Amino acid sequence: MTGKLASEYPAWKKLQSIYDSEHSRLVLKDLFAQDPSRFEKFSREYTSPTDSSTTFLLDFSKNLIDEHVLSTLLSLVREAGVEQARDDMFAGKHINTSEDRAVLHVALRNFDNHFKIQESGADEVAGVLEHIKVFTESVRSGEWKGYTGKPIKTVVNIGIGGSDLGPVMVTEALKVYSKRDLDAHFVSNIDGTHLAEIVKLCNPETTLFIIASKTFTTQETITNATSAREWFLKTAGSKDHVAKHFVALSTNTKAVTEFGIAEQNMFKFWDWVGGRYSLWSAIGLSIALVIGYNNFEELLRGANGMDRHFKTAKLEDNLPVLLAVLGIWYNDFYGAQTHALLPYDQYLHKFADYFQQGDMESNGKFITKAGERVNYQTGPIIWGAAGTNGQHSFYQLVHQGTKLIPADFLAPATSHNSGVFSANHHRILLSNYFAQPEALAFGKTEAEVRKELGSGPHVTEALVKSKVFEGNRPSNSILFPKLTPATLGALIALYEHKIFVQGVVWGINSFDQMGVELGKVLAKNILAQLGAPADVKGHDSSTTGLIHYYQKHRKE
Ligand SMILES: O=P(O)(O)OC[C@H]1O[C@H](O)[C@H](O)[C@@H](O)[C@@H]1O
Repeated sequence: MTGKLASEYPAWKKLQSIYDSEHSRLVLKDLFAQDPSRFEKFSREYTSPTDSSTTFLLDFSKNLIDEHVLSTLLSLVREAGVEQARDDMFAGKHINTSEDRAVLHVALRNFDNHFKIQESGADEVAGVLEHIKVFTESVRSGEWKGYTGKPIKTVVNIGIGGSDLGPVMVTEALKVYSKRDLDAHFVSNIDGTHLAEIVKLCNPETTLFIIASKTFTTQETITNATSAREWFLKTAGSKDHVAKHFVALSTNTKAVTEFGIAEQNMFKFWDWVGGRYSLWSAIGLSIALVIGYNNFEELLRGANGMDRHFKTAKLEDNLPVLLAVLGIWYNDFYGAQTHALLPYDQYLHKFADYFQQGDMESNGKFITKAGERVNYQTGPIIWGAAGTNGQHSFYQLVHQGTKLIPADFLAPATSHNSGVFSANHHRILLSNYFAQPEALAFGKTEAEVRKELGSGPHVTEALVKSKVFEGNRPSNSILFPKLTPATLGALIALYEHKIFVQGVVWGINSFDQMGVELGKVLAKNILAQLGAPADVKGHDSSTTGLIHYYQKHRKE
Protein backbone atom coordinates (compact mmCIF):
# COMPACT_ATOMS: atom_id res chain seq x y z
CA MET A 1 0.00 0.00 0.00
CA THR A 2 1.70 3.11 -1.21
CA GLY A 3 -0.93 5.80 -0.72
CA LYS A 4 -1.05 6.31 -4.49
CA LEU A 5 -3.93 5.89 -6.87
CA ALA A 6 -3.46 2.74 -8.95
CA SER A 7 -3.60 4.84 -12.09
CA GLU A 8 -0.43 6.66 -11.01
CA TYR A 9 1.81 3.60 -11.21
CA PRO A 10 4.03 3.43 -14.32
CA ALA A 11 2.87 -0.15 -14.94
CA TRP A 12 -0.77 0.98 -14.96
CA LYS A 13 0.04 3.56 -17.63
CA LYS A 14 1.95 0.95 -19.57
CA LEU A 15 -0.98 -1.46 -19.35
CA GLN A 16 -3.27 1.27 -20.65
CA SER A 17 -1.01 1.83 -23.63
CA ILE A 18 -0.69 -1.91 -24.27
CA TYR A 19 -4.45 -2.17 -24.16
CA ASP A 20 -4.94 0.80 -26.48
CA SER A 21 -2.44 -0.26 -29.08
CA GLU A 22 -2.43 -4.03 -28.84
CA HIS A 23 -5.62 -5.46 -27.46
CA SER A 24 -7.01 -6.17 -30.89
CA ARG A 25 -3.98 -8.42 -31.37
CA LEU A 26 -4.76 -10.46 -28.27
CA VAL A 27 -6.97 -13.01 -29.96
CA LEU A 28 -7.05 -16.39 -28.28
CA LYS A 29 -7.30 -18.33 -31.51
CA ASP A 30 -4.11 -16.70 -32.81
CA LEU A 31 -2.29 -16.77 -29.49
CA PHE A 32 -2.83 -20.52 -29.22
CA ALA A 33 -1.91 -21.09 -32.86
CA GLN A 34 1.31 -19.08 -32.48
CA ASP A 35 2.50 -20.79 -29.32
CA PRO A 36 2.23 -24.57 -28.93
CA SER A 37 3.42 -24.29 -25.34
CA ARG A 38 0.79 -21.75 -24.29
CA PHE A 39 -0.90 -24.14 -21.89
CA GLU A 40 2.39 -25.01 -20.17
CA LYS A 41 3.30 -21.35 -19.95
CA PHE A 42 0.01 -20.17 -18.56
CA SER A 43 -1.01 -22.92 -16.18
CA ARG A 44 0.22 -23.84 -12.72
CA GLU A 45 -0.26 -26.88 -10.57
CA TYR A 46 -0.74 -26.09 -6.92
CA THR A 47 0.39 -28.55 -4.28
CA SER A 48 -0.13 -27.61 -0.68
CA PRO A 49 3.22 -26.93 1.04
CA THR A 50 1.92 -28.91 4.01
CA ASP A 51 0.09 -31.80 2.36
CA SER A 52 0.93 -33.18 -1.06
CA SER A 53 -2.54 -34.69 -1.50
CA THR A 54 -4.12 -31.24 -1.65
CA THR A 55 -3.58 -30.16 -5.18
CA PHE A 56 -5.28 -28.48 -8.12
CA LEU A 57 -4.56 -27.12 -11.56
CA LEU A 58 -5.09 -23.50 -12.51
CA ASP A 59 -5.22 -23.09 -16.27
CA PHE A 60 -5.23 -19.41 -17.16
CA SER A 61 -4.11 -19.83 -20.75
CA LYS A 62 -7.56 -18.85 -22.08
CA ASN A 63 -7.02 -15.26 -21.01
CA LEU A 64 -6.42 -12.27 -23.25
CA ILE A 65 -2.78 -11.98 -22.29
CA ASP A 66 0.68 -12.71 -23.58
CA GLU A 67 3.92 -12.79 -21.64
CA HIS A 68 4.38 -9.05 -21.97
CA VAL A 69 0.92 -8.29 -20.56
CA LEU A 70 1.43 -10.71 -17.70
CA SER A 71 4.83 -9.35 -16.77
CA THR A 72 3.46 -5.79 -16.84
CA LEU A 73 0.56 -6.85 -14.63
CA LEU A 74 3.06 -8.33 -12.20
CA SER A 75 5.07 -5.10 -12.30
CA LEU A 76 1.90 -3.35 -11.21
CA VAL A 77 1.69 -5.69 -8.22
CA ARG A 78 5.29 -4.82 -7.32
CA GLU A 79 4.81 -1.09 -7.75
CA ALA A 80 1.68 -1.20 -5.60
CA GLY A 81 3.66 -2.77 -2.76
CA VAL A 82 1.54 -5.90 -2.59
CA GLU A 83 4.32 -8.01 -1.11
CA GLN A 84 4.92 -5.55 1.72
CA ALA A 85 1.17 -5.21 2.34
CA ARG A 86 0.84 -9.00 2.43
CA ASP A 87 3.69 -9.27 4.94
CA ASP A 88 2.07 -6.53 7.01
CA MET A 89 -1.19 -8.48 7.09
CA PHE A 90 0.55 -11.67 8.19
CA ALA A 91 2.50 -9.75 10.83
CA GLY A 92 -0.70 -8.40 12.38
CA LYS A 93 -0.21 -4.75 11.41
CA HIS A 94 -3.42 -2.74 11.59
CA ILE A 95 -4.02 -2.68 7.85
CA ASN A 96 -7.75 -2.08 8.39
CA THR A 97 -6.92 1.57 8.94
CA SER A 98 -10.42 3.04 9.19
CA GLU A 99 -11.22 0.72 12.10
CA ASP A 100 -7.63 0.51 13.36
CA ARG A 101 -7.68 -3.28 13.31
CA ALA A 102 -5.42 -6.09 12.28
CA VAL A 103 -6.71 -8.47 9.60
CA LEU A 104 -5.86 -11.92 10.78
CA HIS A 105 -8.09 -14.62 9.41
CA VAL A 106 -4.75 -16.30 8.61
CA ALA A 107 -4.14 -16.53 12.40
CA LEU A 108 -7.23 -18.75 12.73
CA ARG A 109 -5.55 -21.49 10.71
CA ASN A 110 -1.96 -20.86 11.71
CA PHE A 111 -1.08 -24.40 12.73
CA ASP A 112 2.33 -24.96 14.35
CA ASN A 113 2.56 -21.16 14.76
CA HIS A 114 4.12 -21.05 11.33
CA PHE A 115 3.55 -17.31 11.05
CA LYS A 116 4.77 -15.30 14.02
CA ILE A 117 1.77 -13.20 14.93
CA GLN A 118 1.91 -10.86 17.90
CA GLU A 119 -1.66 -9.52 18.02
CA SER A 120 -3.52 -10.01 21.25
CA GLY A 121 -5.91 -12.94 21.03
CA ALA A 122 -3.85 -14.78 18.43
CA ASP A 123 -2.54 -17.01 21.21
CA GLU A 124 -6.13 -17.92 22.20
CA VAL A 125 -7.02 -19.50 18.86
CA ALA A 126 -5.91 -23.01 19.81
CA GLY A 127 -7.97 -22.85 23.00
CA VAL A 128 -11.13 -21.92 21.10
CA LEU A 129 -10.50 -24.72 18.58
CA GLU A 130 -10.25 -27.11 21.53
CA HIS A 131 -13.55 -25.73 22.89
CA ILE A 132 -15.13 -26.34 19.47
CA LYS A 133 -13.68 -29.84 19.36
CA VAL A 134 -14.93 -30.88 22.78
CA PHE A 135 -18.37 -29.36 22.27
CA THR A 136 -18.95 -30.73 18.77
CA GLU A 137 -17.82 -34.18 19.81
CA SER A 138 -20.20 -34.20 22.74
CA VAL A 139 -23.13 -33.08 20.57
CA ARG A 140 -22.31 -35.46 17.74
CA SER A 141 -21.84 -38.43 20.06
CA GLY A 142 -25.16 -37.78 21.79
CA GLU A 143 -23.49 -37.10 25.10
CA TRP A 144 -24.80 -33.51 25.13
CA LYS A 145 -28.44 -33.82 26.11
CA GLY A 146 -31.37 -31.50 25.70
CA TYR A 147 -33.58 -30.52 28.62
CA THR A 148 -35.59 -33.75 28.51
CA GLY A 149 -32.49 -35.92 28.28
CA LYS A 150 -32.62 -36.53 24.54
CA PRO A 151 -29.61 -36.04 22.25
CA ILE A 152 -29.49 -33.15 19.78
CA LYS A 153 -30.90 -34.01 16.33
CA THR A 154 -31.10 -30.57 14.74
CA VAL A 155 -28.85 -27.53 14.78
CA VAL A 156 -30.09 -24.12 13.68
CA ASN A 157 -27.52 -21.44 12.97
CA ILE A 158 -29.00 -17.97 13.36
CA GLY A 159 -26.76 -15.35 11.78
CA ILE A 160 -26.51 -13.16 8.70
CA GLY A 161 -23.83 -12.00 6.25
CA GLY A 162 -20.49 -13.48 7.25
CA SER A 163 -22.13 -15.24 10.17
CA ASP A 164 -24.30 -17.19 7.76
CA LEU A 165 -22.91 -17.38 4.23
CA GLY A 166 -19.65 -19.18 5.07
CA PRO A 167 -21.27 -21.87 7.22
CA VAL A 168 -24.03 -22.33 4.61
CA MET A 169 -21.61 -22.59 1.71
CA VAL A 170 -19.20 -24.97 3.45
CA THR A 171 -21.81 -27.27 4.99
CA GLU A 172 -23.36 -27.59 1.53
CA ALA A 173 -19.98 -28.11 -0.13
CA LEU A 174 -18.95 -30.81 2.35
CA LYS A 175 -22.36 -32.40 2.87
CA VAL A 176 -20.95 -35.76 1.97
CA TYR A 177 -18.85 -35.62 5.16
CA SER A 178 -21.86 -34.85 7.33
CA LYS A 179 -23.38 -36.87 10.10
CA ARG A 180 -26.55 -38.28 8.67
CA ASP A 181 -28.66 -38.09 11.81
CA LEU A 182 -27.91 -34.44 12.51
CA ASP A 183 -29.90 -31.91 10.49
CA ALA A 184 -28.55 -28.41 10.02
CA HIS A 185 -30.58 -25.34 9.15
CA PHE A 186 -29.66 -21.70 8.69
CA VAL A 187 -31.88 -18.73 9.50
CA SER A 188 -30.67 -15.34 8.35
CA ASN A 189 -33.44 -13.14 6.98
CA ILE A 190 -35.39 -10.84 9.29
CA ASP A 191 -38.47 -11.92 7.34
CA GLY A 192 -40.28 -14.01 9.96
CA THR A 193 -41.06 -16.51 7.25
CA HIS A 194 -37.48 -17.76 7.35
CA LEU A 195 -37.58 -18.71 11.02
CA ALA A 196 -41.21 -19.85 10.88
CA GLU A 197 -40.49 -22.37 8.14
CA ILE A 198 -37.38 -23.69 9.89
CA VAL A 199 -38.96 -24.18 13.34
CA LYS A 200 -41.64 -26.29 11.66
CA LEU A 201 -38.84 -28.79 11.09
CA CYS A 202 -37.56 -28.66 14.68
CA ASN A 203 -38.42 -30.31 17.95
CA PRO A 204 -37.52 -28.04 20.88
CA GLU A 205 -36.35 -31.03 22.90
CA THR A 206 -33.70 -31.99 20.35
CA THR A 207 -32.74 -28.66 18.75
CA LEU A 208 -29.63 -26.61 19.38
CA PHE A 209 -29.69 -22.95 18.35
CA ILE A 210 -26.36 -21.36 17.49
CA ILE A 211 -26.55 -17.59 17.68
CA ALA A 212 -23.77 -16.42 15.39
CA SER A 213 -22.98 -12.73 15.46
CA LYS A 214 -19.61 -11.06 15.71
CA THR A 215 -21.07 -7.89 17.19
CA PHE A 216 -24.15 -9.47 18.78
CA THR A 217 -26.02 -6.30 17.88
CA THR A 218 -27.18 -7.17 14.36
CA GLN A 219 -30.90 -6.47 14.23
CA GLU A 220 -31.84 -9.51 12.16
CA THR A 221 -29.89 -11.97 14.27
CA ILE A 222 -30.93 -10.64 17.65
CA THR A 223 -34.59 -10.49 16.59
CA ASN A 224 -34.49 -14.03 15.17
CA ALA A 225 -32.64 -15.31 18.24
CA THR A 226 -35.16 -13.70 20.59
CA SER A 227 -38.06 -15.24 18.65
CA ALA A 228 -36.34 -18.62 18.60
CA ARG A 229 -35.91 -18.45 22.37
CA GLU A 230 -39.62 -17.56 22.80
CA TRP A 231 -40.55 -20.48 20.56
CA PHE A 232 -38.33 -22.77 22.61
CA LEU A 233 -39.64 -21.56 25.98
CA LYS A 234 -43.24 -22.08 24.89
CA THR A 235 -42.54 -25.80 25.15
CA ALA A 236 -39.59 -25.95 27.52
CA GLY A 237 -41.09 -23.59 30.10
CA SER A 238 -38.16 -22.79 32.32
CA LYS A 239 -35.38 -20.39 31.35
CA ASP A 240 -32.95 -22.80 33.00
CA HIS A 241 -33.30 -25.02 29.94
CA VAL A 242 -31.91 -22.34 27.60
CA ALA A 243 -28.33 -23.33 28.50
CA LYS A 244 -28.75 -26.76 26.90
CA HIS A 245 -30.20 -25.38 23.67
CA PHE A 246 -28.58 -22.03 22.94
CA VAL A 247 -24.94 -21.24 22.33
CA ALA A 248 -23.38 -18.04 21.01
CA LEU A 249 -20.50 -17.29 18.66
CA SER A 250 -19.36 -13.75 19.22
CA THR A 251 -16.72 -11.22 20.17
CA ASN A 252 -19.18 -9.46 22.51
CA THR A 253 -19.29 -11.29 25.86
CA LYS A 254 -21.36 -8.61 27.54
CA ALA A 255 -24.19 -8.71 24.98
CA VAL A 256 -24.15 -12.52 24.92
CA THR A 257 -24.56 -12.82 28.69
CA GLU A 258 -27.26 -10.11 28.65
CA PHE A 259 -29.12 -12.21 26.10
CA GLY A 260 -29.13 -15.05 28.63
CA ILE A 261 -26.43 -17.30 27.22
CA ALA A 262 -23.88 -18.38 29.81
CA GLU A 263 -20.25 -17.49 29.13
CA GLN A 264 -19.24 -21.15 29.03
CA ASN A 265 -21.64 -21.59 26.12
CA MET A 266 -20.04 -18.79 24.19
CA PHE A 267 -17.39 -19.47 21.57
CA LYS A 268 -15.10 -16.56 21.33
CA PHE A 269 -13.38 -14.75 18.50
CA TRP A 270 -11.68 -11.38 18.06
CA ASP A 271 -12.18 -8.06 16.34
CA TRP A 272 -9.36 -8.86 13.90
CA VAL A 273 -11.58 -11.49 12.27
CA GLY A 274 -13.64 -9.76 9.58
CA GLY A 275 -17.23 -11.03 9.28
CA ARG A 276 -16.74 -12.22 5.71
CA TYR A 277 -13.51 -13.97 6.70
CA SER A 278 -14.92 -15.62 9.81
CA LEU A 279 -15.88 -19.15 8.81
CA TRP A 280 -12.48 -20.28 10.14
CA SER A 281 -13.29 -18.93 13.58
CA ALA A 282 -15.97 -19.93 16.09
CA ILE A 283 -18.43 -18.89 13.36
CA GLY A 284 -17.55 -22.27 11.84
CA LEU A 285 -19.12 -24.12 14.79
CA SER A 286 -22.07 -25.27 12.69
CA ILE A 287 -19.61 -26.57 10.08
CA ALA A 288 -17.72 -28.54 12.73
CA LEU A 289 -21.00 -29.92 14.09
CA VAL A 290 -22.08 -31.08 10.66
CA ILE A 291 -18.81 -32.50 9.27
CA GLY A 292 -17.00 -33.26 12.53
CA TYR A 293 -14.10 -31.44 14.13
CA ASN A 294 -11.38 -33.35 12.26
CA ASN A 295 -12.82 -32.42 8.89
CA PHE A 296 -13.21 -28.82 10.06
CA GLU A 297 -9.54 -28.82 10.99
CA GLU A 298 -8.70 -30.25 7.56
CA LEU A 299 -10.55 -27.32 6.00
CA LEU A 300 -8.44 -24.93 8.06
CA ARG A 301 -5.24 -26.79 7.24
CA GLY A 302 -6.09 -26.58 3.53
CA ALA A 303 -6.42 -22.81 3.88
CA ASN A 304 -3.17 -22.63 5.83
CA GLY A 305 -1.39 -24.36 2.94
CA MET A 306 -2.65 -21.64 0.59
CA ASP A 307 -1.57 -18.96 3.08
CA ARG A 308 1.96 -20.33 3.02
CA HIS A 309 1.93 -20.45 -0.76
CA PHE A 310 0.65 -16.87 -0.96
CA LYS A 311 3.27 -15.70 1.52
CA THR A 312 6.26 -17.23 -0.23
CA ALA A 313 5.63 -18.16 -3.87
CA LYS A 314 7.19 -15.80 -6.36
CA LEU A 315 4.70 -13.56 -8.09
CA GLU A 316 4.89 -15.47 -11.42
CA ASP A 317 3.72 -18.61 -9.63
CA ASN A 318 1.59 -17.07 -6.93
CA LEU A 319 -1.93 -18.20 -7.66
CA PRO A 320 -3.88 -15.54 -5.75
CA VAL A 321 -1.70 -12.91 -7.43
CA LEU A 322 -2.31 -14.40 -10.87
CA LEU A 323 -6.09 -14.48 -10.40
CA ALA A 324 -5.99 -10.94 -9.05
CA VAL A 325 -4.05 -9.42 -11.95
CA LEU A 326 -6.17 -11.17 -14.55
CA GLY A 327 -9.24 -9.71 -12.87
CA ILE A 328 -7.66 -6.24 -12.89
CA TRP A 329 -6.83 -6.56 -16.59
CA TYR A 330 -10.50 -7.05 -17.49
CA ASN A 331 -12.02 -4.83 -14.81
CA ASP A 332 -9.83 -1.81 -15.40
CA PHE A 333 -8.73 -2.02 -19.01
CA TYR A 334 -11.37 -4.04 -20.84
CA GLY A 335 -14.24 -2.44 -18.91
CA ALA A 336 -15.70 -5.74 -17.70
CA GLN A 337 -18.30 -5.09 -15.01
CA THR A 338 -18.73 -8.55 -13.60
CA HIS A 339 -16.90 -11.76 -12.87
CA ALA A 340 -18.70 -15.10 -12.90
CA LEU A 341 -17.87 -18.03 -10.61
CA LEU A 342 -19.10 -21.20 -12.26
CA PRO A 343 -18.51 -24.38 -10.28
CA TYR A 344 -19.25 -27.61 -12.09
CA ASP A 345 -20.02 -29.31 -8.81
CA GLN A 346 -23.44 -29.32 -7.24
CA TYR A 347 -21.83 -29.28 -3.80
CA LEU A 348 -20.43 -25.84 -4.61
CA HIS A 349 -23.79 -24.36 -5.51
CA LYS A 350 -23.40 -21.62 -2.88
CA PHE A 351 -19.83 -20.73 -3.83
CA ALA A 352 -20.73 -17.63 -5.85
CA ASP A 353 -23.22 -16.44 -3.19
CA TYR A 354 -20.47 -16.70 -0.61
CA PHE A 355 -17.99 -14.69 -2.62
CA GLN A 356 -20.58 -12.09 -3.43
CA GLN A 357 -20.10 -10.91 0.12
CA GLY A 358 -16.42 -11.89 0.22
CA ASP A 359 -15.51 -9.83 -2.83
CA MET A 360 -18.19 -7.15 -3.12
CA GLU A 361 -18.21 -6.13 0.55
CA SER A 362 -14.41 -6.09 0.52
CA ASN A 363 -13.70 -4.24 -2.69
CA GLY A 364 -16.88 -2.30 -3.44
CA LYS A 365 -15.23 0.98 -2.43
CA PHE A 366 -14.67 4.28 -4.26
CA ILE A 367 -12.41 5.96 -1.73
CA THR A 368 -8.78 4.98 -1.23
CA LYS A 369 -7.23 4.47 2.16
CA ALA A 370 -5.83 7.97 1.83
CA GLY A 371 -9.34 9.35 1.27
CA GLU A 372 -9.05 10.08 -2.44
CA ARG A 373 -11.75 9.18 -4.94
CA VAL A 374 -10.50 6.55 -7.35
CA ASN A 375 -10.52 7.34 -11.07
CA TYR A 376 -10.80 3.68 -12.11
CA GLN A 377 -13.03 0.74 -11.45
CA THR A 378 -12.68 -1.23 -8.22
CA GLY A 379 -14.38 -4.50 -7.23
CA PRO A 380 -16.33 -6.43 -9.85
CA ILE A 381 -19.88 -7.70 -9.49
CA ILE A 382 -19.57 -11.35 -8.51
CA TRP A 383 -22.22 -13.78 -9.56
CA GLY A 384 -22.69 -17.32 -10.79
CA ALA A 385 -24.43 -20.64 -10.40
CA ALA A 386 -23.54 -24.29 -10.47
CA GLY A 387 -23.05 -25.84 -13.90
CA THR A 388 -24.81 -27.05 -15.95
CA ASN A 389 -27.89 -25.16 -14.72
CA GLY A 390 -26.42 -21.83 -15.79
CA GLN A 391 -25.97 -23.11 -19.32
CA HIS A 392 -29.73 -23.35 -19.61
CA SER A 393 -30.37 -19.88 -18.30
CA PHE A 394 -27.75 -17.12 -18.59
CA TYR A 395 -24.92 -18.56 -20.72
CA GLN A 396 -26.58 -17.25 -23.87
CA LEU A 397 -25.53 -13.76 -22.82
CA VAL A 398 -22.06 -14.93 -21.78
CA HIS A 399 -21.52 -16.40 -25.27
CA GLN A 400 -23.28 -13.92 -27.53
CA GLY A 401 -24.23 -10.90 -25.44
CA THR A 402 -22.57 -7.52 -25.78
CA LYS A 403 -20.77 -7.70 -22.45
CA LEU A 404 -17.41 -9.18 -21.63
CA ILE A 405 -17.85 -11.59 -18.73
CA PRO A 406 -14.64 -13.18 -17.48
CA ALA A 407 -15.43 -16.41 -15.69
CA ASP A 408 -13.79 -19.01 -13.49
CA PHE A 409 -14.81 -22.60 -14.15
CA LEU A 410 -14.20 -24.98 -11.23
CA ALA A 411 -14.63 -28.75 -11.16
CA PRO A 412 -13.53 -31.94 -9.43
CA ALA A 413 -12.04 -34.74 -11.53
CA THR A 414 -13.79 -37.28 -9.33
CA SER A 415 -17.30 -36.99 -7.97
CA HIS A 416 -18.16 -38.09 -4.45
CA ASN A 417 -21.17 -39.77 -5.96
CA SER A 418 -19.58 -41.74 -8.78
CA GLY A 419 -20.52 -44.98 -7.10
CA VAL A 420 -24.14 -43.95 -6.59
CA PHE A 421 -25.14 -43.49 -10.18
CA SER A 422 -23.27 -44.44 -13.31
CA ALA A 423 -20.01 -42.64 -14.05
CA ASN A 424 -21.89 -41.19 -16.98
CA HIS A 425 -23.20 -38.26 -14.91
CA HIS A 426 -19.78 -37.00 -14.07
CA ARG A 427 -18.43 -37.53 -17.56
CA ILE A 428 -21.30 -35.55 -19.02
CA LEU A 429 -20.82 -32.83 -16.40
CA LEU A 430 -17.12 -32.58 -17.13
CA SER A 431 -17.57 -32.64 -20.86
CA ASN A 432 -19.58 -29.46 -20.36
CA TYR A 433 -16.94 -28.06 -18.01
CA PHE A 434 -14.34 -28.52 -20.76
CA ALA A 435 -16.61 -27.43 -23.60
CA GLN A 436 -17.82 -24.09 -22.26
CA PRO A 437 -14.43 -22.38 -21.89
CA GLU A 438 -13.47 -23.79 -25.29
CA ALA A 439 -16.61 -22.41 -26.90
CA LEU A 440 -16.13 -19.05 -25.18
CA ALA A 441 -12.52 -18.79 -26.26
CA PHE A 442 -12.70 -20.01 -29.83
CA GLY A 443 -16.30 -19.46 -30.87
CA LYS A 444 -17.58 -20.28 -34.32
CA THR A 445 -16.88 -18.23 -37.43
CA GLU A 446 -19.32 -17.17 -40.10
CA ALA A 447 -17.59 -19.50 -42.56
CA GLU A 448 -18.09 -22.43 -40.20
CA VAL A 449 -21.74 -21.53 -39.78
CA ARG A 450 -22.26 -21.32 -43.54
CA LYS A 451 -20.58 -24.65 -44.06
CA GLU A 452 -22.75 -26.24 -41.41
CA LEU A 453 -26.01 -24.76 -42.70
CA GLY A 454 -25.39 -25.51 -46.35
CA SER A 455 -27.55 -23.65 -48.78
CA GLY A 456 -31.23 -23.30 -49.38
CA PRO A 457 -34.00 -20.78 -48.95
CA HIS A 458 -34.00 -21.19 -45.16
CA VAL A 459 -30.38 -20.00 -44.94
CA THR A 460 -30.88 -16.27 -44.60
CA GLU A 461 -28.08 -13.82 -43.82
CA ALA A 462 -29.77 -13.08 -40.50
CA LEU A 463 -29.80 -16.75 -39.58
CA VAL A 464 -26.11 -17.09 -40.41
CA LYS A 465 -25.19 -14.03 -38.34
CA SER A 466 -27.23 -15.17 -35.36
CA LYS A 467 -25.30 -18.42 -35.20
CA VAL A 468 -21.86 -16.85 -35.11
CA PHE A 469 -19.90 -17.04 -31.86
CA GLU A 470 -17.25 -14.33 -31.85
CA GLY A 471 -15.23 -16.15 -29.22
CA ASN A 472 -12.26 -14.52 -27.52
CA ARG A 473 -14.13 -14.54 -24.22
CA PRO A 474 -11.70 -15.25 -21.41
CA SER A 475 -11.88 -17.74 -18.58
CA ASN A 476 -9.83 -19.53 -15.94
CA SER A 477 -10.23 -23.23 -15.31
CA ILE A 478 -9.58 -24.73 -11.90
CA LEU A 479 -9.57 -28.51 -11.76
CA PHE A 480 -9.02 -30.49 -8.58
CA PRO A 481 -8.96 -34.24 -7.92
CA LYS A 482 -11.88 -34.27 -5.46
CA LEU A 483 -13.72 -31.78 -3.27
CA THR A 484 -12.15 -32.63 0.10
CA PRO A 485 -12.24 -30.33 3.14
CA ALA A 486 -8.58 -29.38 2.57
CA THR A 487 -9.13 -28.64 -1.11
CA LEU A 488 -12.12 -26.47 -0.30
CA GLY A 489 -10.07 -24.65 2.34
CA ALA A 490 -7.34 -23.98 -0.20
CA LEU A 491 -9.82 -22.71 -2.79
CA ILE A 492 -11.54 -20.34 -0.38
CA ALA A 493 -8.17 -18.97 0.77
CA LEU A 494 -7.14 -18.60 -2.88
CA TYR A 495 -10.05 -16.25 -3.50
CA GLU A 496 -9.60 -14.45 -0.18
CA HIS A 497 -6.05 -13.56 -1.11
CA LYS A 498 -7.06 -12.66 -4.65
CA ILE A 499 -9.44 -10.10 -3.17
CA PHE A 500 -6.64 -8.85 -0.92
CA VAL A 501 -4.21 -8.33 -3.80
CA GLN A 502 -6.77 -6.45 -5.87
CA GLY A 503 -7.65 -4.23 -2.91
CA VAL A 504 -3.99 -3.32 -2.39
CA VAL A 505 -3.51 -2.46 -6.07
CA TRP A 506 -6.64 -0.29 -6.04
CA GLY A 507 -5.44 1.38 -2.84
CA ILE A 508 -8.69 0.72 -0.97
CA ASN A 509 -9.43 -0.73 2.45
CA SER A 510 -10.80 -4.22 1.74
CA PHE A 511 -11.64 -4.80 5.38
CA ASP A 512 -14.24 -2.27 6.43
CA GLN A 513 -17.85 -2.06 5.22
CA MET A 514 -19.04 1.50 5.74
CA GLY A 515 -21.41 1.11 2.80
CA VAL A 516 -23.82 -1.08 4.74
CA GLU A 517 -24.43 1.51 7.47
CA LEU A 518 -26.64 4.19 5.92
CA GLY A 519 -29.51 1.88 5.06
CA LYS A 520 -29.45 0.41 8.57
CA VAL A 521 -29.71 3.86 10.16
CA LEU A 522 -32.54 4.95 7.87
CA ALA A 523 -34.45 1.71 8.53
CA LYS A 524 -34.23 2.33 12.27
CA ASN A 525 -35.65 5.79 11.85
CA ILE A 526 -38.42 4.52 9.57
CA LEU A 527 -39.30 1.67 11.93
CA ALA A 528 -40.13 4.23 14.61
CA GLN A 529 -42.47 6.01 12.16
CA LEU A 530 -44.43 3.05 10.82
CA GLY A 531 -47.24 3.35 13.39
CA ALA A 532 -49.44 6.06 11.90
CA PRO A 533 -49.33 8.13 8.69
CA ALA A 534 -48.92 11.29 10.74
CA ASP A 535 -45.65 9.93 12.16
CA VAL A 536 -44.04 9.68 8.73
CA LYS A 537 -41.80 12.73 8.57
CA GLY A 538 -38.65 13.98 6.94
CA HIS A 539 -38.66 11.89 3.77
CA ASP A 540 -38.82 12.58 0.07
CA SER A 541 -42.23 12.21 -1.59
CA SER A 542 -41.43 8.78 -3.00
CA THR A 543 -40.46 7.23 0.34
CA THR A 544 -43.39 8.95 2.08
CA GLY A 545 -45.79 7.74 -0.62
CA LEU A 546 -44.56 4.17 -0.34
CA ILE A 547 -44.88 4.12 3.45
CA HIS A 548 -48.38 5.61 3.27
CA TYR A 549 -49.44 2.98 0.74
CA TYR A 550 -48.10 0.27 3.05
CA GLN A 551 -49.92 1.73 6.06
CA LYS A 552 -53.18 1.79 4.11
CA HIS A 553 -52.94 -1.83 3.02
CA ARG A 554 -51.29 -3.65 5.88
CA LYS A 555 -53.17 -6.16 7.99
CA GLU A 556 -51.04 -7.31 10.92
O1 LIG B 1 -21.75 -11.15 12.71
P1 LIG B 1 -22.51 -9.89 12.81
O2 LIG B 1 -21.85 -8.89 13.73
O3 LIG B 1 -23.94 -10.15 13.21
O4 LIG B 1 -22.52 -9.22 11.40
C1 LIG B 1 -23.20 -9.77 10.30
C2 LIG B 1 -22.93 -8.94 9.07
O5 LIG B 1 -23.33 -7.61 9.36
C3 LIG B 1 -23.08 -6.57 8.43
O6 LIG B 1 -23.99 -6.65 7.39
C4 LIG B 1 -21.70 -6.60 7.87
O7 LIG B 1 -21.65 -5.79 6.74
C5 LIG B 1 -21.24 -8.01 7.52
O8 LIG B 1 -19.88 -7.96 7.18
C6 LIG B 1 -21.46 -8.94 8.66
O9 LIG B 1 -21.03 -10.22 8.29
